[in-house]
Amino acid sequence: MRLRIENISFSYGKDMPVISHFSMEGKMGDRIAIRGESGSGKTTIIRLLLGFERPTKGEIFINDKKRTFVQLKFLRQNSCWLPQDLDLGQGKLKEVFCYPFQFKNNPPCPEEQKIFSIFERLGLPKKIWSENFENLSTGQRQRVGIALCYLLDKPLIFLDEPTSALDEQSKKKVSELLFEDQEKMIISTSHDQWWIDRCSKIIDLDT
Ligand SMILES: Nc1ncnc2c1ncn2[C@@H]1O[C@H](COP(=O)(O)OP(=O)(O)OP(=O)(O)O)[C@@H](O)[C@H]1O
Repeated sequence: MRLRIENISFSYGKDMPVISHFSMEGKMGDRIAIRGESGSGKTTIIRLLLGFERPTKGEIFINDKKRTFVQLKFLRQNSCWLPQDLDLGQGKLKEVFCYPFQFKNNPPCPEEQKIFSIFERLGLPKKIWSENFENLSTGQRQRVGIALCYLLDKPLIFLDEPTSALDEQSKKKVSELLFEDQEKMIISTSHDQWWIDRCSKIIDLDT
């Protein structure tokens, strides 16, 4: 898959543009970090790519075709989006974890053993399976989201500040897991220099 944003601008309502004449490209194997100060529009770029917002100017291309409903459907079917604060609803982790697997075009929910092996790789204790998702720590919820992204096994992964609540040991585990398949395209937003240093392409919104 190839993505190209060409000279787009965007504003929420009649406000000043959040994004102005912005361009970027991504292909399989790219690990992209979009960095910039708080409010610079990092999340907005992901929302534009996923079609939750439409640019006021400029074009987005998916596989060199102008983004239409058909390409957007293809993009969404082949991607996974981990927002900053993942919400899986109320309930114990074991009751809510499989929710994203129920959507059309997603694989079936893996066996518990497989899920636990990924939890182990991410340093998540097995006991969280029986705890309420919303009671987990922010860093645990973040890693549960990473486990979901890994197990959904989509070629394109969008990550919004994936390491914001993690210590260095956990960050290392997360990057080892997510970068294992070097063919995937990862588009992340980040303030975290540790994460940015491990990405292959850096897009700076502040310059
Ligand atoms: N739904 C919305 N309606 C109006 N303004 C919005 C909306 N979402 C974001 N904004 C504004 O757009 C600007 C960019 O927001 P965005 O969330 O993309 O920034 P960001 O770089 O991801 O910030 P952070 O690092 O704090 O997460 C901000 O000024 C924000 O207040």
